[in-house]
Amino acid sequence: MEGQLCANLEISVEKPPGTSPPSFIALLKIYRELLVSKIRNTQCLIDNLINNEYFSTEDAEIVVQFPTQADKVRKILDLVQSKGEEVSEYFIRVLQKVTDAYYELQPWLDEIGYEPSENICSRPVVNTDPVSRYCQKLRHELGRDSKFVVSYAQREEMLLEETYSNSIMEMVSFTNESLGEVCQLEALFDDAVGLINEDGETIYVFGDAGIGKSILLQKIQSLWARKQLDIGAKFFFRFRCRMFSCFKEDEAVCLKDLLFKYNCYPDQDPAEVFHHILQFPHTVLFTFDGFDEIYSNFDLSSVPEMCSPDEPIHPLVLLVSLLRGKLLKGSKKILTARTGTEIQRNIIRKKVLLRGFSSSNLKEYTAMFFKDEGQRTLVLNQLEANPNLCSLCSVPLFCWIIFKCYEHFHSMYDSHELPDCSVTLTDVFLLMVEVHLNRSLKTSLLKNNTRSQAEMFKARKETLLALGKIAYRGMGNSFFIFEQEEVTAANISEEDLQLGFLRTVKGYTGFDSQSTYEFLHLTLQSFFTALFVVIEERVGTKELLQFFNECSSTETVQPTCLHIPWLKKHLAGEDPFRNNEHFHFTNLFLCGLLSRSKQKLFRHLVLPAVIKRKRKTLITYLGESMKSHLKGLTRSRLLNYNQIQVQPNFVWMLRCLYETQSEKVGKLAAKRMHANYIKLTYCNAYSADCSAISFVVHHFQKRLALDLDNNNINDYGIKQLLPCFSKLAVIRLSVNQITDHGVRILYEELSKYKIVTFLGLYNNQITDVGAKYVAKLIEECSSLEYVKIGANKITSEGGKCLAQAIQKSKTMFEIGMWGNQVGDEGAKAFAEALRNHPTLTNVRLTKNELDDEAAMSFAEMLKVNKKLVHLWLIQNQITAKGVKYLSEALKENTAIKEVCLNGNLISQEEAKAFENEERIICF
Ligand SMILES: Nc1ncnc2c1ncn2[C@@H]1O[C@H](COP(=O)(O)OP(=O)(O)OP(=O)(O)O)[C@@H](O)[C@H]1O
Repeated sequence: MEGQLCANLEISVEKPPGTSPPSFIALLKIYRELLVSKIRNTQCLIDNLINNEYFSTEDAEIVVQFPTQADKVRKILDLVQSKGEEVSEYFIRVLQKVTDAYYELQPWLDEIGYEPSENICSRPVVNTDPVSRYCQKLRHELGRDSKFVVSYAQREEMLLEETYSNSIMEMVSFTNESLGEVCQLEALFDDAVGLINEDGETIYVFGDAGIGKSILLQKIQSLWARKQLDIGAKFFFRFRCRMFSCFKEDEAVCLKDLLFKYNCYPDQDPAEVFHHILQFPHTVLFTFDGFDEIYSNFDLSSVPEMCSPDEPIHPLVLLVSLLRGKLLKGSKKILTARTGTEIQRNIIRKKVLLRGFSSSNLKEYTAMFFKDEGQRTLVLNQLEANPNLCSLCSVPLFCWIIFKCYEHFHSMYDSHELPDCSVTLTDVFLLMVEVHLNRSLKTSLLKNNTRSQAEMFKARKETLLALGKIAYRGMGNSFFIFEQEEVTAANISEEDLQLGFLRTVKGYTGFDSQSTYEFLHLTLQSFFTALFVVIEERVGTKELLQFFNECSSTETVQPTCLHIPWLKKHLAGEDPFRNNEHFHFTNLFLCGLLSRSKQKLFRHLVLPAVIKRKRKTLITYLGESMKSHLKGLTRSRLLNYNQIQVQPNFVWMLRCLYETQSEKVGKLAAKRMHANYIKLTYCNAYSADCSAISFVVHHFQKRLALDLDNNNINDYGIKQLLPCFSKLAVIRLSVNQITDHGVRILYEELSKYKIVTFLGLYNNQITDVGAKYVAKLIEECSSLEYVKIGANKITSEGGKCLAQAIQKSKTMFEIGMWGNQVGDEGAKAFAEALRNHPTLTNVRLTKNELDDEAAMSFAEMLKVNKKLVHLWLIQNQITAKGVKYLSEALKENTAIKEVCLNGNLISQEEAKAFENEERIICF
């Protein structure tokens, strides 16, 4: 267009200053063909011309008779020009005001420098463009739909704005290494951060059950609807992946219908709106929630990779084509799934990991939830006293349930305390069910001071069974949506529905012809499934253990749970969409519900003999499967240690064992491990899992090494490890969420027993405050040899404390300080500490803002020191001058093997001067 513009401008319409204003008629003549090619929407022009009585209805009728858009524009131009200057100017004014419809002409308007006259400014312009109207409608509907977070029952909804709290969100690499925290949601779409594959188009958000993936999408939707998310998206289409399971194998839908029928339908000219979307895909944002929830028999390998935007085809094919960028290439897409869901790399652009609430997020959420200050303080105090509960609360869903239960009981009884002992997830869900049942009681019954969970469950046994039955049936087939007939067939009454365990869902059948239902949360369906298996007397051994078998059988075939058939060929007969996390949850609840402590609760629901039989079967099974699971683990023989390296599924095993609350089971697990070094790295363990770890580990008789590197453990998790510290000789907690508070607990505990030799705290959130606790530990604990505290937030102050403590230590062998900011002052202190150190051999001060002064201090130290072997000063600001000091010093030192200086301010040319000193490594 620009070329055309320039050519046209040569026939200048601008008049010299002082002469009469430009002729708009002339402008329309000169740019006639440009206008004809760029104006796609004539209706808006006609509407406005009629509104202002520039056009009569006959004029409009004449225009409409022309078959093509171009001819319509030509006719409008003819009519407008024939009506004179004012109408011609108004025509241009409409093009200027309705930017949405005529955005392609905005550069032209700039070029001609159009400024409306006073008279024309007073003339109203209304945007009747179907695309703009659709965008407005979409914003309105999405804004309305994202306003509330659906809670217990539809009648009690929470405003998203008063609920949503920030949580930990990290961009990660393909191998899940952190690439930095996401502080603003716009960053999700910003290529400057976290981009791992420029050919991929999908932003993949993942995290555990209830961690907040859906609510994050809701937040994004709400911000977009309020124009508070500046990412250039004009259209927003949201889908829940479980919807795709609702289509029959032979169903076919075209892209237009998928977009409009399942989201928001254009009131005018759907074809034009769709055409616009096809033309400008980069203005479209899709969200696909819960990829792990798709279940379908549809065979994707039978369809071609490419599909046309106009042709009806199975919706799963459309989904896949959109994700792969085969349809609407360039559109923005966010896909969520639970951790462990395998998505092939080539569709991923960025990976975002949700880690739940940090301790400060939890405080913010508590403040939001409990508006009353007194109540808030009470809850915070109770939480503080119960780290077990706090660690459960790092998962927002569990936190919400716990708070809701507290709120409910507090309002019903004069006071209510959060549980003060260990709480299992089964306890939390039982409490939730009780609250739902409790809420249905008539108000007159409400105010009393006693409550009996057992009574409540007994009174509603039939309801629980009915809900359990439908949950169980769905779970077996990975169905999470239920048709009205299924609900009726399961004997779920209207009154049962009112309890709010099931909620109605819209939008799965296109035009909402019939009600469909789903459980409030998938974990609740897992819970009801387990409840059914426990209280239905006819359930035999096979059914009882059915979901354990599901988990183990898929694992043997495909350890990563779900794989995507359209991207990787799958084995014949295997369900391609199967993710077994909901089975894991079912098993976990089964262990909890069959635990001895729940005996009382079930006494009135099932015959005690039946429960006993089921418990026995379960415990025997756990014992057996534990044995085979432990046998299959990788074992290594290390100096002083027998190491086992576990897989993420081991955490599920520990969780199940913990839910049983049986000391006998915990003890057996400890015994069967036949190891004293447990490597639980990259297992996606979160803080509450530390309760389960302690549950087993505290049974160990002797000293033990526990490696929890690369998990999601915060300070509350550290508190949960309290029963283990007396045994721990090696404790590795690198790449977790530990702050100074957690380090303080570590100091207090580890200094009591003084057996720790290795402390790994690399890549956490430790500042100088935490560094001081580590320093105290080094001073007080003569057993300590290795400390890894790199990639934290330690400055010269913390650096100095650590160095001084090391100076006093007679055992320290290695200190890792990579990626802190100790600077030259800190470096000086380290040099001083090293001068005559009897044991310290490895020092890593990579990336610590050190310059030549630091190099000089180390050079002086090296002249005296006789023990240091490796000194890493990589990626600092040391110049050739500093290197010279160091190389001179090495003449007097035979102990040291290497001084690594890669990534400093030394050129290849300068490095040649030190070529003879092989121990100086510059490149
Ligand atoms: N950031 C948050 N702020 C406030 N509440 C939250 C937040 N994240 C989650 N919640 C609470 O937890 C509930 C469950 O969250 P959500 O459904 O988003 O989890 P999810 O990760 O999608 O789980 P799943 O994988 O099981 O579907 C929400 O309804 C809300 O009450």
